[in-house]
Amino acid sequence: MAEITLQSLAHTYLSDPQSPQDYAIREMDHVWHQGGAYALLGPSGCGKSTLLNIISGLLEPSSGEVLFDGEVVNALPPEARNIAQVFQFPVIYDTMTVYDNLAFPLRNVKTPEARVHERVMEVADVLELTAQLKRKAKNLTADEKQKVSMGRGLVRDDVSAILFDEPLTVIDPQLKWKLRRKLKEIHQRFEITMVYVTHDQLEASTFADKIAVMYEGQVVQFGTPRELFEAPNHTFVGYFIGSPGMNFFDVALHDGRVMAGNTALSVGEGVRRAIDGARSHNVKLGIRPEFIEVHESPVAGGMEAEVEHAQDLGTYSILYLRLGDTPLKARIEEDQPTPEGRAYLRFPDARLGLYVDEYRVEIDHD
Ligand SMILES: Nc1ncnc2c1ncn2[C@@H]1O[C@H](COP(=O)(O)OP(=O)(O)OP(=O)(O)O)[C@@H](O)[C@H]1O
Repeated sequence: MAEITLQSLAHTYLSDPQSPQDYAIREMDHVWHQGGAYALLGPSGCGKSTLLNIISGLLEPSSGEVLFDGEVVNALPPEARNIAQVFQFPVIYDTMTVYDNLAFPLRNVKTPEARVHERVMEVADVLELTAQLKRKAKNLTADEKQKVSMGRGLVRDDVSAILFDEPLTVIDPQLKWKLRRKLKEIHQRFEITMVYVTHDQLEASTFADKIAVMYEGQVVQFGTPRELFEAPNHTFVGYFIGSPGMNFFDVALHDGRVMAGNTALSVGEGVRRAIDGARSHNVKLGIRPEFIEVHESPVAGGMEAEVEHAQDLGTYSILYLRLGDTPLKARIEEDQPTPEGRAYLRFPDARLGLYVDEYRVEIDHD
């Protein structure tokens, strides 16, 4: 088991990279602590698989170092790194039985048969594969095959870490949920460092204690699901986490007033000061749809907005609004009245985020 440190790590698939865009991994430092349950979350093409393959040794980074417990492992081949990796599609031996498939990684490192049996039975039990142990892998369903593939990743308890690369893609949605819970259970039982790659925020937050959000080859935030929701560090995290994502809009000061387009915003003095202190013209305010206060009639400090339409999602609605030229979404709970035509909005100061060049900056509300 190991702590995995990535130091000044960068990777490009091009032989002559010219700009940061040419890098699948832009220079980064990151630590996965021993025993953590982590998710690596990001959209397609942001560099998740590249990063996993660098950790497991399938890919050599263009620059920087990978350390396991402080030791540089760049020169070590995958088999010497002691990493288990579970891929999107099952990697199993079709002609072997389920039992032999699960036993394979253990027999490969000359584990005594009694111990092999113990571990295979334990993992088969957790993954509910006990009844299938004697069957040939080729006769299994796609779901069962992927469970065997996961079992092969989980069966050794001496590995430095287990890396999962979108392991539930081929799994039926109902079983997906169950397997995620199982993985969490296995993590708690065996305390192995696990890194779980996904582009699905729900999958990430049900599995992981901490999520690394990747965007354009960089980890833009590493935090708990709650931290990512409440204080996204980068506008991308705001958009990507939450449903719908966070509202962002350009702001500027005119005659001392905070303006979004032609509309003066009613915000606190701390927000105004923070905008005044920004050292860029790329300044945005962000607020989650859940945190916009929506009123049917005028209220003190309320900003008048046009209601474009409401989308009823059962237990809540999403209200599509326009504040001057700025489109906004607000979430209305089912017990709350849904305004029609006009609405009056308040942005609680504590719920506003200020983003300069896409990164969050602190607002001093005192
Ligand atoms: N073997 C390769 N050769 C050249 N470019 C590659 C190669 N593999 C990946 N890339 C590029 O590197 C970038 C990162 O890809 P990567 O597969 O790591 O992203 P990802 O986040 O895992 O995406 P996905 O979720 O679609 O698998 C992309 O621009 C991709 O096109």
